[in-house]
Amino acid sequence: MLRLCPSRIRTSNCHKSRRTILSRLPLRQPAKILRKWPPVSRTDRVCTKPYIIENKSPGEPKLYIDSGITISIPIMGFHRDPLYYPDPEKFDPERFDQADKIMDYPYFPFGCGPRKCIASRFALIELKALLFKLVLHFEIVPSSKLQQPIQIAKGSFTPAIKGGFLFNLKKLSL
Ligand code: HEM
Repeated sequence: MLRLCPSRIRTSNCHKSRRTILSRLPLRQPAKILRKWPPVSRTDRVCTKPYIIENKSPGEPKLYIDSGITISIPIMGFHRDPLYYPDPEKFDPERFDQADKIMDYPYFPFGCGPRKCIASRFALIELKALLFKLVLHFEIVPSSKLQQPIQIAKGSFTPAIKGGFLFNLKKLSL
C-alpha cells in the first residue's frame, strides 16, 4: 500500500528525559533552516498496490497509481508552497513561533513514516554541537568570492550553492 506523507508531518526532537544543554533549544520547534533548505530535496516511495487518490472537487480527475510506480515526494516543494508558507522564499524563523500551529505545516526534512531518516535526532544534535563550537571560536564572514544572492547549482541531487558556499573563519581571541 502506498502511503504518502500527510501534510501534518513534522519531526519531533522532544525527549524530555534526555535533554542536554545543547538541545535546550526550543525542542517542540522544527529546525527552521531545514524548511527553506532541506538538504534532501525529495524522497520517493514505490507503490506496492494499486491506489486511487480521490478528486477533491467536482471535475478534477482522480489519480490512479499502479503498483510498481515510483512516486517522487518533493520535500522542498512542500516546504516552499505559498499555500502553507506565505512568502516562502523569506527565511523567517518567527513564522514557526506559535507552537500550536506547527502541526499544521507540512514539514518533513527527514522524510516520514517507517523509512524516515534513521539519524534525524542525531543529525540535529550533531549540527548544534558543530555550530556551537564554530560560533564559540570563530566569526563567520562570507567570502568575497561567494556569489550573492546565492543560487542553487544545477545537476546536484542535494541543493548546493552555485559556485560553492564560500566563507572565511576569523579566529576569535577569547
Ligand atoms: C540534516 C541532516 C539530514 C537530513 C536532512 C536527512 C534526511 C533524510 C531523508 C529525507 C531521508 C529519506 C527518508 C524518507 O524517505 O522518508 C533520509 C534517510 C536516511 N538517512 Fe538521513 N538525513 C540527514 C542526516 C543523516 C545522517 C547524519 C545519517 C547517518 C549518520 C543519516 C542516515 C540515513 C539513513 C540510513 C537513511 C535511510 C533510512 C531508511 O531507508 O530506512 N541521515 N535522510
